[in-house]
Amino acid sequence: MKITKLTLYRVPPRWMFLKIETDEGITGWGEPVIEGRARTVEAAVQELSEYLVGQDPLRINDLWQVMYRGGFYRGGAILMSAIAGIDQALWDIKGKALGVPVYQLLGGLVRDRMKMYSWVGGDRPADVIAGIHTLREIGIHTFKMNGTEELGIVDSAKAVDAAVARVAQIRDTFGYDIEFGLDFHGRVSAPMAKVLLRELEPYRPLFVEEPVLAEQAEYYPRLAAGTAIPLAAGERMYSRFEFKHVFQAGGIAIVQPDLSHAGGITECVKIAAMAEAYDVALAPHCPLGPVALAACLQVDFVSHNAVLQEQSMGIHYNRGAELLDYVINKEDFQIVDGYFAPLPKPGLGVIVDEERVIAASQGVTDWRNPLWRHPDGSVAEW
Ligand SMILES: O=C(O)C(=O)C[C@@H](O)[C@H](O)CO
Ligand SMILES: [Mg+2]
Repeated sequence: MKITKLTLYRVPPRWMFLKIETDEGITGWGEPVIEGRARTVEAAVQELSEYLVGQDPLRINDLWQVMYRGGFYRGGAILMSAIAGIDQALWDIKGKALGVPVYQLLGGLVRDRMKMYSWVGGDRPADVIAGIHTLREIGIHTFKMNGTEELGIVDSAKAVDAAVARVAQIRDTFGYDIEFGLDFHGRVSAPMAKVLLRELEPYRPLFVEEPVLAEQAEYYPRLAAGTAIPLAAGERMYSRFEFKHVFQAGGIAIVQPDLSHAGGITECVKIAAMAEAYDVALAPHCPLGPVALAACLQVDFVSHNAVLQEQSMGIHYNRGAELLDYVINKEDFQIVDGYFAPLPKPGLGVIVDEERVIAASQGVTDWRNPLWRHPDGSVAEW
């Protein structure tokens, strides 16, 4: 079999789908994207295609190494997202060629269903109570929300109290009948993370995500030493070679590699195995589309330490399209009592509505995250 063509579709809300065609008529889909930098990743995929056209798509490991090592420079959000989407599509092709879901190619199921969670509240986490009520009605009991609005490197007790009050209100309303993670989203500096974690401790959130920016990873063990709240990170780390430092230093209880940013299935199953060796849980990051989610689920169902799966249905970023809008086999993505079942179809398990994708890609606008500024005019972490 030979790869014949790569086609990219930027689509609402902020996703990009990759279609890889072969000379035997089998097509694979991937989702190479960095939110807000789709065109940059598009260019990276186009450059990488020079290594791919004419090659055997079933030699995923060799193609991955060629893409990762062949260009001398490596790693980082753009290149690893481009490789990720290509890798997803290659696994999709391989599963379809052999007539089995990807998880069968990775040793088969380690569980019968995979727990998921939903976002509530938006960039400025308001209305979380109403959002939780709504989602509980459809059997979802695990949530994530932004832990705070923008915060100064050193900020006021009042700003801390506002973040804590929202969490206190959730516990007052729902007690421990629900669980939730708090995403600090990189908005919190190390000094303020220490304060916030102390004040949030009594409310026992399931985890605190990105307690500080990934470039401040040396603070993870220091922060972990001061709190019993499990710390989570990983969406802005892009390969085993970044995660290994986190495993060695300790402090992170849950790693959250993004299947569309951290090199794809080939890389993320290795990250998952490394995490297991350090007794670290896996909770793949996935605020993206259905192909990315399908890739996550393929890794979840073969990873003993997978504990939670993020998905973007109803997320505040999805303006103009929803997760299942581009999926033919919507029924396979049904959530039952807060869990996904293994995707039964061959390959990644998602049948992409190509007509819908092509139509949606016409005249698509480029998504950008908001640029936040502090009251003094300096740039704030979004
Ligand atoms: O889902 C999460 O955990 C996030 O932090 C969302 C963030 O990754 C945005 O997708 C960036 O545009
Ligand atoms: Mg996050």
